Amino acid sequence: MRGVKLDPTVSSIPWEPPVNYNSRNVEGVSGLEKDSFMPTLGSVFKSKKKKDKETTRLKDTNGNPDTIPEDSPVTPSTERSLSQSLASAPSTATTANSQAGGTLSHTTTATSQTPTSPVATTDTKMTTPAGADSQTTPGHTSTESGSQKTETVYRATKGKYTLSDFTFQRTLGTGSFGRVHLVQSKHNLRFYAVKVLKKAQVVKMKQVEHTNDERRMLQRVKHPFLITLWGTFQDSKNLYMVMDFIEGGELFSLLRKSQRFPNPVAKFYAAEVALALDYLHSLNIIYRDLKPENLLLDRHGHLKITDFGFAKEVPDITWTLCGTPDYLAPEVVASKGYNKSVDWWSLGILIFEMLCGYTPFWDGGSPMKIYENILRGRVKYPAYIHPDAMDLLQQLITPDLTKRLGNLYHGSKSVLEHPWFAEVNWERLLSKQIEPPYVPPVRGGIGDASLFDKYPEETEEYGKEGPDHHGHFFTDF
Ligand SMILES: Nc1ncnc2c1ncn2[C@@H]1O[C@H](COP(=O)(O)OP(=O)(O)OP(=O)(O)O)[C@@H](O)[C@H]1O
Repeated sequence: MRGVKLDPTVSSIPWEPPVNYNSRNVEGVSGLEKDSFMPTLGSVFKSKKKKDKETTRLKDTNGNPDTIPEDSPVTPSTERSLSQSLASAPSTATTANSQAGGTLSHTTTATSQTPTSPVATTDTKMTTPAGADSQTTPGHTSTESGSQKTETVYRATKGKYTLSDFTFQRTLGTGSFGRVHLVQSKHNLRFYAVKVLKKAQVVKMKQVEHTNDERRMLQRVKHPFLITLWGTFQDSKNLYMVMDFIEGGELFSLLRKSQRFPNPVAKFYAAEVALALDYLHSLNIIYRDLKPENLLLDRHGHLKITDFGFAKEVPDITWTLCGTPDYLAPEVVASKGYNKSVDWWSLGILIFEMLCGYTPFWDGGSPMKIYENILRGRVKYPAYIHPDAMDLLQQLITPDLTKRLGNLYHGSKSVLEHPWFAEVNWERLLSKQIEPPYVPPVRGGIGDASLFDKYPEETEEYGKEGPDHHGHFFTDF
């Protein structure tokens, strides 16, 4: 049972009583087949990805109060400084405004791990570091996207490490087929996150293609707001993916603590996500699993998108039914062919959720209810949503693909140039020169995982020798 740690003071604020809200991830294929309008062809879901993430979702029934709780980690007091900072350079002042354990709107000087290969310095087999500092292969390509020059990078990831390169520590999160561990490199003593997937489980859940896609997509991407994959390896039972450890926890936890974000705070996170989507789409990659659970905060408060389990290279259209019910676009629900436009729909859902504290089509019922609501397409916008934000949301959360922003002639440019984002200086944002609205209270220096929930640890030892029945499915690891 995963419990989001709610701030103990939250209950004293004037909000609707918490509604018990379970994870919005789908139950798996069988859950979908129950409903006649749901397609079964090609339905591939990870089984309830965070099924044990029992959490509290605040649903507005009579209109939410316009106030953000004072004890929220992102209070309205940050609004002015943030909207100023979205356009300008961060001040060098470091006036700590610490609330609810986090530090708001100040320039951080925290020392942080710069991206470094786990065995870059001492291990000769790793003299070419992967990830953010990696070199591109001679065959790389460049394209201009909405606001960014993108490069297709192909990093070598296969078999780069072994289990003995790392000391495994606690679990940071669990998924349908495995878990993510905090690990320490025995070579440079830095901390990383290693995703461990059980091969048998991946095969059983028919996720071989998605898992190989995840590795391949992560291998290709290189962007400030996307997680870096350093390398992969496998043993007889498990697959391992070595990533940067992102210390600040999930945006999901921050949002639940805050209930909802002030307009400029939501705008900051939405803008970083929009840049990441713009980049992915320039590589013809659809992400397909946008939601606050997959957005991690680095120690400075910038976003990193993780979990590329549904990311796929799709030059034109695809039909695979996958994602998370609340975030599915109607064309996915209706089993039509779809393209990158589904990510822009999901961005709309994400912005709505950040501004309101709940998703627009959720009604406390089953995923089927959510699908019905999505297909019905009626969205109730609370009065406190800024008019510009509402205009953007109406153009993102539209079933009409000829009208959906991001899917029109100018592509992602039309999203980035929308009036809600008017004050965003995209170049500065991309180079992380805009100060984030919230600095996670990462204590204890590097390797501090206190912002992550606790999980029961794996009981089965990693690296055991034995027959490898599934290795042939994962030859690229
Ligand atoms: N690089 C990272 N740094 C810190 N924590 C991470 C990192 N990657 C993942 N996590 C944590 O682990 C959790 C599970 O990761 P992820 O969603 O990638 O796993 P998964 O097995 O693909 O799950 P699912 O079945 O939901 O797809 C995340 O929600 C996050 O809390």
